[in-house]
Amino acid sequence: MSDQRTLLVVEDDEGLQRQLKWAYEDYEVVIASDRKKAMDAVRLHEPDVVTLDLGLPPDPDGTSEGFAALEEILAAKPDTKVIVASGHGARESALRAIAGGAYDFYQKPVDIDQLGLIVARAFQLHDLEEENRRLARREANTELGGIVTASETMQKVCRMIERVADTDVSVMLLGASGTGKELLAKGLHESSGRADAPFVAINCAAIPENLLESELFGYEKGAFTGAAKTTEGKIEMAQGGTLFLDEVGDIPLPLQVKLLRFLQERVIERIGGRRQIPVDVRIVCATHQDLETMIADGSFREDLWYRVAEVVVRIPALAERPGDPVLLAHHFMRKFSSEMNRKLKGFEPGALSAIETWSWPGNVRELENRVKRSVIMADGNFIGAQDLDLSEDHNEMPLNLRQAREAADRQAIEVALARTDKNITSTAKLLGISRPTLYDLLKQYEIEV
Ligand SMILES: Nc1ncnc2c1ncn2[C@@H]1O[C@H](COP(=O)(O)OP(=O)(O)OP(=O)(O)O)[C@@H](O)[C@H]1O
Repeated sequence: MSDQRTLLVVEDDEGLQRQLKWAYEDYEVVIASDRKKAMDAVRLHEPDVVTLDLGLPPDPDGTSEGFAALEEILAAKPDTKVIVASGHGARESALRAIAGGAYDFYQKPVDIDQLGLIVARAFQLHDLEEENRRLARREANTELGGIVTASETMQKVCRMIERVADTDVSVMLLGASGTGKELLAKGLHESSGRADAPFVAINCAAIPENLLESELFGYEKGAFTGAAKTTEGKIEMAQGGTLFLDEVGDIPLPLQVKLLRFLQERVIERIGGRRQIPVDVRIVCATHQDLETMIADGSFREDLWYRVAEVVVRIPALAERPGDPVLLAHHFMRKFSSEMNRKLKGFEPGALSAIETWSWPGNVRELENRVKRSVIMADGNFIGAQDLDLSEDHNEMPLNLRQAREAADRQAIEVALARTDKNITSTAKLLGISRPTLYDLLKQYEIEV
């Protein structure tokens, strides 16, 4: 008995109640004779399919109780398939019921066989929709802000961010480059009460030190040579919303003082300006650097740390999220295939094992880039390890010396970026070149940081 599906019959006519109860041997038929009893039964039995007579007491000749019941059932359990009984000539109410979310209707007097078919189809459709929902949930595995993950640690990170989203506490996201810090910061913003206001991100490491102050605080016309017109800084642009300071560890000390003052007083002065402008922003920061060591050696202010890190969230590297590389590879393959109009079906087994075993020093960004390139490169329907550039075979002859040099440059830059977690100053140092030269090369090779 227990594995039978429950069919809720909402009907006040006792004769019909009996008839319907015995007609459906395949289901456990639960009867309710008015709206209140119907709702009690919905809560108790959670039926997937309900047949509903619109004429219920205390309005057995009208439809008011029936429509109210329909609304309440769908509000309580939106996936319920409600089949509405329409009295003689009451086609209009039947159509109104469909418009109100009912699945189907049947004409009274009841034709048991016909109703039986409608009920069976309703159960089938319900199951199909449920299966689709389940697949979509598993398929997408998407968390806050479009984070794709199957990893428990990462899901905990998302839960934690959701929990603090609606408060105004400052959040510090700690994690290596490409682990999804910006995506999480955006997710936090979108789940917060500030979602309708701007989300403004600034990568403090990507902006030359001398420009960072004006980027953050803005400037008045004529404040310095080249200040042709008054310009708002990123802090002001984020008014009412969220300011995301990426690579906050790269902010030079004098600017840290200025930022701290803003966080204490919540007013800014543009460079060259005298007016104090109140700004209400929520601060989210991120860094791949070890700020505790920086605080100890005096290169990051402790008082600023306490302002910007009321809640600290540590984001695991991709290699520490079992299952995620393959899950994300599929996600990016679908995304890029549809963007580029390519009909790829998946990955070759060799590619999947290469994805699983690769150490992913550049984390999700590296995976995203490799899959993007592979979607362009793949010859057939499936992506191979070579398309991902994850195969051992690197013996191909370059076209000419220039191409060989370019490839070597590019590889050296990418390795240095990965090793320094994309810190521009350290990358330039590691490569023995100046910051401006590195910027030129990044531009020339179209390497994103
Ligand atoms: N879990 C994820 N699901 C889907 N896409 C992701 C996920 N994590 C990261 N991405 C994508 O990977 C790329 C890199 O992520 P993001 O820019 O958020 O990383 P980051 O940690 O802020 O990097 P950086 O420190 O270098 O700025 C983005 O295109 C982002 O959309």
